[in-house]
Amino acid sequence: MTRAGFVALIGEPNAGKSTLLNRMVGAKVSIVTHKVQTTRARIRGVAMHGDAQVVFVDTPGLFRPRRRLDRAMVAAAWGGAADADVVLLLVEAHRGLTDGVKEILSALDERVAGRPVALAINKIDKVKAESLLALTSELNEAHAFEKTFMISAERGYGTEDLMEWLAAKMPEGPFLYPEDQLADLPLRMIAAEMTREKLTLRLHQELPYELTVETESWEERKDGSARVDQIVYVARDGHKGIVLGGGGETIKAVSKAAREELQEFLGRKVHLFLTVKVRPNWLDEAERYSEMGLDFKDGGA
Ligand SMILES: Nc1nc2c(ncn2[C@@H]2O[C@H](COP(=O)(O)OP(=O)(O)OP(=O)(O)O)[C@@H](O)[C@H]2O)c(=O)[nH]1
Repeated sequence: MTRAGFVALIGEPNAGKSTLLNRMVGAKVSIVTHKVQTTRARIRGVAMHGDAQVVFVDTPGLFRPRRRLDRAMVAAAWGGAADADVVLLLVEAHRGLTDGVKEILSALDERVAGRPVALAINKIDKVKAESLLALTSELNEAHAFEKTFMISAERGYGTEDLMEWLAAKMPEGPFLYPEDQLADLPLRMIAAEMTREKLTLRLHQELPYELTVETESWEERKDGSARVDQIVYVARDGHKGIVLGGGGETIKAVSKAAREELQEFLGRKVHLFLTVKVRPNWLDEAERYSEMGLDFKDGGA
C-alpha cells in the first residue's frame, strides 16, 4: 500500500523553509536567497521516500501583513497549512522563541485545528548542542508538539529522520503526482523565479519585492536550445534605471546569471532575453496575483 499527502512548512521569514524543501525534494524548485520574504507562490515539491510520496507546500513567511500583497501572502500561507496532513513549524535555533514564533503559535490552534503539528529546530549548526535541550522544552511548553526534530536544513543533519517520520504520517492512498515530477510549477514560472532571484540578489535593499518577472515566450529551437523572453515589471519609472544599471550593466549580469542557472537546470543551451517595463499598478492587478499562485481577493482590505 502506498502513502501520499501534504506537509505544510510554516515559520518566520528566513527560517529555512525553502532550503529544507530543496533538500527533501533533491532539486532546486523554490528560490533561496539571503533576503527575507522571497517566497510568494505556494510552491510544491514532491519527495519520494520508500512507498510514500510527500508533497511539500512551501509557504510564504508568516509575518504581520500591511499591504495588499502582504495580506495575500499570509492568507496563502495559512491556506496551505489548513489543507495539509502534517504542519511542520520551523524555528531558528539561534533565535529561539521570538515574538514572531509566539504569534504563529497562538494562531496555530485556530488556523490548523486538529492537524498534527511537528517542530523542527533548524540551523542547529549555528548553536552549541547544550542549548538545544533548553530550547526544546521552552518551545514544547509554549505548544504541545507531536514531535520535535533538531535539524540543519543546509547541512542535512537530522533531515533523514524527519523525512522518515513525515513519510510514515502520510495517509494511505495512491500517489498524488507522477513519480518523476519534481514540482508542479510550469517551466516558464521556474525560469521567471530564477531571474527574479538573481535580480533580488543583485539589487539587495534597493527594490524589495516591487518587481515581478514573467516569461513572455518560450521557443524550442531545432538545434535543441531554447529561446526564452522575459519581462521584468517594475512599479515606478525610477526603478527601471536601477534594474538596467549604468550602461545596462545590471540587467546584463542578471541575464547572464539567470541564463547559466536555467541552462544547468535544463541541461541544454538557453538564449535568454530580458526586457524591463514599467507597470505602475502591478501590485494591485488581479492577473499578477494568479500568476504568482496567490488569490487576489485574499489581499482585499
Ligand atoms: N547556518 C544555516 N543556515 C541555514 C540553514 N537553513 C537555511 N539557512 C539559511 O537561511 C537563509 C534563509 O533560508 P530560506 O530557505 O530562504 O528561508 P525561508 O524560510 O524559505 O525564507 P522565506 O522565503 O523568506 O520565507 C538562507 O541564507 C539559508 O542558506 C541551516 O540549517 N543552517
